[in-house]
Amino acid sequence: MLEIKNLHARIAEDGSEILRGIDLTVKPGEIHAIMGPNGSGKSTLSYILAGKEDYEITEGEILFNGENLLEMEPDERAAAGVFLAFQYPIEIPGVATMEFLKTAINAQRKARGEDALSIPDFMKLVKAKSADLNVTMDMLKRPLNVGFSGGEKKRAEILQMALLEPKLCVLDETDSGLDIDALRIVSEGVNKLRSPERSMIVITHYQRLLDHIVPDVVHVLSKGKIVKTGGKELALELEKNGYADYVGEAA
Ligand SMILES: Nc1ncnc2c1ncn2[C@@H]1O[C@H](COP(=O)(O)OP(=O)(O)OP(=O)(O)O)[C@@H](O)[C@H]1O
Repeated sequence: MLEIKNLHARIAEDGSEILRGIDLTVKPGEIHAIMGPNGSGKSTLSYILAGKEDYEITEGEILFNGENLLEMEPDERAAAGVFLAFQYPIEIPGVATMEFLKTAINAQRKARGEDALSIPDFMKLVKAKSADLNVTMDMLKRPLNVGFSGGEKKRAEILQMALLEPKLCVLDETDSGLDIDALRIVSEGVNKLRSPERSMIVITHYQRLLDHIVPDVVHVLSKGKIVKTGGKELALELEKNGYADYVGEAA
């Protein structure tokens, strides 16, 4: 599904190197958690997967189902099935959430050579998925993310993900800002999307998310490199002991 090989990346504007040789293989159906100290490059990796422009790849490659992801435009990546749930979802004033979702789904369907969903079919789908995620009709009528609380923004991100049914879901700190009930609702929404054909990369600081979304593999990213890989028990160990045992190794 996803193969990242020796990925080095720097910030285009000032040339500072953030990723310093990432190797990561995610097979279909797997959930990989990425943990690591602040500033270690976790969000940078997710932005690079989604195709954000601020970064320059200086070495290495990313293959998505055998295709060179780095040569694809962000919309081509989305059409191919890559979805990033942002750490800080952006506000889009003037575009109702419902309209945004319809446009996003139909753009993907068009890219895949499928017909646009009829309005009744879209409404049926959006109502069912919104109910699962406790997203109200009132939220769907409002401009995307404008005036949404932190938790509402995260639920709206996962609603987009549930509707678009991506092949690779990248969740960047989806748990931040969620209250206890919202964490459970969002995790249930994510777990419903688990399938043998779909992979996920879950970036988080906290073991508690991984109690709900149980990963197959946990990685520690430090100073732009993966310095430790283990099973779900690694997250428990990190929660107990912090990163001190691993962060020195990336220096
Ligand atoms: N566009 C940018 N311009 C300037 N600096 C950037 C940019 N993107 C990332 N950085 C810097 O790169 C480093 C890695 O940032 P990144 O957001 O990837 O870390 P992170 O591991 O996700 O951190 P956190 O856990 O705090 O969210 C940080 O020092 C950050 O300030």
